[in-house]
Amino acid sequence: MSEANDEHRVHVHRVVTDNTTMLSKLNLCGVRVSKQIARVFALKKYEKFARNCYSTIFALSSGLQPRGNAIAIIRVSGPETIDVIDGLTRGKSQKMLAKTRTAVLCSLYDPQTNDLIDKAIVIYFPSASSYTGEDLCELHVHGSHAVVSSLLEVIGKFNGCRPSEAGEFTKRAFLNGKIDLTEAEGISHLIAAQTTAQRRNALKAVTGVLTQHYDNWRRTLLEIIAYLEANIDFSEDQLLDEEMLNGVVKKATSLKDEINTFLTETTKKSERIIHGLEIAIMGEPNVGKSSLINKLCQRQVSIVSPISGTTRDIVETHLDVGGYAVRICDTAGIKDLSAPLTDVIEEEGIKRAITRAQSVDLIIYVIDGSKDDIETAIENSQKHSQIMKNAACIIFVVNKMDLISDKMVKMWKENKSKQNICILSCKTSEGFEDFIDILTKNIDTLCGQSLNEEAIFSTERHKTHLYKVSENIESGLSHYKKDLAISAHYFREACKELSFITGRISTEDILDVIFKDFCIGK
Ligand SMILES: Nc1nc2c(c(=O)[nH]1)N(C=O)[C@@H](CNc1ccc(C(=O)N[C@@H](CCC(=O)O)C(=O)O)cc1)CN2
Ligand SMILES: Nc1nc2c(ncn2[C@@H]2O[C@H](COP(=O)(O)OP(=O)(O)OP(=O)(O)O)[C@@H](O)[C@H]2O)c(=O)[nH]1
Repeated sequence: MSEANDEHRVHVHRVVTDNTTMLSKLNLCGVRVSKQIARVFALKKYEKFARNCYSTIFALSSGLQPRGNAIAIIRVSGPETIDVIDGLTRGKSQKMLAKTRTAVLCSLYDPQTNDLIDKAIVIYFPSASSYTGEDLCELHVHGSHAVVSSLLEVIGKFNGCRPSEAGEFTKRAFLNGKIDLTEAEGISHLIAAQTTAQRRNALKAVTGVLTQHYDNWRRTLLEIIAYLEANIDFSEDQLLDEEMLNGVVKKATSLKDEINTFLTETTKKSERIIHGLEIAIMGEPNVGKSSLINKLCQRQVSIVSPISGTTRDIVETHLDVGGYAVRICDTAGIKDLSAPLTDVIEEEGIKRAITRAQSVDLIIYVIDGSKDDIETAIENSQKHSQIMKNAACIIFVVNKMDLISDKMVKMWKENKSKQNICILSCKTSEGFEDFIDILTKNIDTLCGQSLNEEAIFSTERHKTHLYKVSENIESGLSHYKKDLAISAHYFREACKELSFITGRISTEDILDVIFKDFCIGK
């Protein structure tokens, strides 16, 4: 969703709520009309033209496999919905009107040829209680290509009906005030969700948890603005209420801190859930990195061989670990970087491994337990610590446990509590379950799901606005001592940016807060 698009929606939303019904109908067809032109269109004599712009949309809302599906759902939304039902059911629309939001078995015909298209389940949602906020009907038909294409063709012949554009049902739901922008974004993420974490994350937006979160921040800003404005108006003949102003500053500072934490930590977690957490498997050559990625993916992603330096390029794959989307890669074994390398391809491989290590969230650092003792292994890994310093988390995996004496295994295990260490064997699978447990726990922390109740869904768009919110609060705070009016201006800007996120803008709310929360006589 582009920035320009959002602003356009906000603009349209505002126009829709501010002006006449006809104007809102004009805006619903997606064209930006100047207020002046809109007013002209709104005149009764142009009603017919306006009605044409305000079309009824239809689309297949369920998917359709090449060999068909058991059931397919076609949705129709807009003012002609009842006419479409009437035409398709040979005048049974009265029955549907009497049974709103109820599944009714109906035969659907082509009104021009009287040809029976299908026996379907039809549900009629009146505008007051539909997904889009317009009259809407769902036609649940047998999911064959023949039924679906015939029906779509027939609906397209009704007056004022046209196929919908991508996301247009949800766009109308937003324009009609059924959902806000974050809820609309949540719906699109919910549809795209492939993992449990992505589903839960998107649901936080769909269920309005996120809206509440932003609304709470907005309310705090409105309170601050109300207090400041009250003091601008009354400070000339009354003493400034220092205590109250200090309270406002405290409130604004803690809000700014909260938003900044949200921006640096919470949004990062949401990004990891949405785009997949990035993991790199690193370590010296021949320690078993490729064996580990293959074991994790349960297929031969990367070549395993006893020859040192087998993996040259980055080998990347996608995984679902404990309900989280993960992008994991195997990298070339890194050697002592101070020693000169003779093989140019291996050198390039190592360079790529290092670059990747600097951008991932989590590094799995593999050690050959049969070769090194604890001290040497840790010493060696520390040589690479500079490379790994950007990763939010490192897990050490001591591999080839099957080759280690019981005494050594005991020593490694005693060391285990001190670091994020797992001991396992890619060959025998011993210790692998514990490793998956530790890996999942670490991913849990990096994605913030341990804080289950926290609203964390966020997108780049939210971040852009939130940075501006934070900047404006900062400016508001730096001005409040010098000039209350300028300070209030910055807080209003912050509030406006926050309103862009949810797609609502209003000044009425500010007045509301003044009269509700502020007592002039005091
Ligand atoms: N058949 C079908 N299944 C579906 C949908 C749908 O549109 N049709 N949905 C589509 O996304 C999802 C469910 N979400 C929905 C959200 C709101 C409304 C709706 O009619 N809202 C009205 C009434 C609310 C109420 O009665 O509580 C409204 O908001 O006014 C319908 C479905 C998933 N399953
Ligand atoms: N005994 C035993 N051998 C293992 C184990 N894991 C890997 N190996 C062997 O160790 C050798 C190297 O394994 P790889 O997975 O190719 O190691 P790598 O770290 O990817 O190697 P490079 O590509 O050189 O960086 C192969 O011969 C594997 O069969 C293990 O748990 N036990």
